[in-house]
Amino acid sequence: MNKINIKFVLNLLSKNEKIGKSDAIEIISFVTRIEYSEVLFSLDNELSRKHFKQIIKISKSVAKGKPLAYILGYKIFRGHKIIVNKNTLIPRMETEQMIDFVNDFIKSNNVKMDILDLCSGSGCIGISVALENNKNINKIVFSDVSKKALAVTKTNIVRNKLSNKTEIVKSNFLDSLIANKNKFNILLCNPPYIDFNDKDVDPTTLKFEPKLALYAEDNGLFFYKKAIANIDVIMKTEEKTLLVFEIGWKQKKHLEMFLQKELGLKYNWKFEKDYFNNWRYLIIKN
Ligand SMILES: C[S@@+](CC[C@H](N)C(=O)[O-])C[C@H]1O[C@@H](n2cnc3c(N)ncnc32)[C@H](O)[C@@H]1O
Repeated sequence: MNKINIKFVLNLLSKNEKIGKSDAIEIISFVTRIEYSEVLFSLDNELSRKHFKQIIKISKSVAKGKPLAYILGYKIFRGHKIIVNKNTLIPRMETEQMIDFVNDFIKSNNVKMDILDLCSGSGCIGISVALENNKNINKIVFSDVSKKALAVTKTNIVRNKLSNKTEIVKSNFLDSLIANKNKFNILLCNPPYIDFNDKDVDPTTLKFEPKLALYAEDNGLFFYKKAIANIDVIMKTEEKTLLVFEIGWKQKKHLEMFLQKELGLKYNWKFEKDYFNNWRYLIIKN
């Protein structure tokens, strides 16, 4: 076999429209252990036969539709390596933006915060907040109903040496947290929010990702309504509080009606758009 370099492999993979450029770079980085950011500066690097075969094998699985994150066992989220498996949703780019709202809030309130990552899945939200705000955090609680997802959260906590300021609570949404009388300054939640009747769900998501992470009752609004109805119970309302929810892009109007009825003027709330110009976040403050 002739000598094969990274440039040749990138060209080869780019011929398959099912493999995006960032996936191709990620595959090469994974196999060769060259940092992702260094791959495009290493185009002349020669690949061993073994590495070339590995790259082709992974690429074939991606081309068949399997999400790359499940093949590699991780997803890069805000630059942090988050371990995932079939029991956790693959962290999404839209979710990354949630952490910006939190970081701003933490910086503008110079006190140690108690934080809840509710419906934590892989733990990508809470792990990022912990890594990016080391000093201003008292404790982060990760909570999910899925034992298998919480095992992945635990792996991510341990890998990032965050055990001393984190706790894991298995809970059916807020039930155990309320029963334990836990209260927080910040609540972050990307709950399941797809309506059971929604026919537009991405087929790859449906085939590979856990259903438990996707669907919610009440047209997908069940978890937002439950959290909003319990703000006074779960939040430290005598201190500064922040709640950030990721929402489905069609849900703003329905949530607005519910917020007006349920919260009135008691809390400030607003919606923010994601980078793709979709209404994606609900932010509530006291
Ligand atoms: C959309 S995923 C979000 C995962 C992660 N926070 C993220 O942003 O990638 C929703 C998560 O909610 C969890 N979940 C589903 N029903 C739940 C319930 N009744 N109580 C607590 N967690 C639940 C799922 O196991 C899943 O991990």
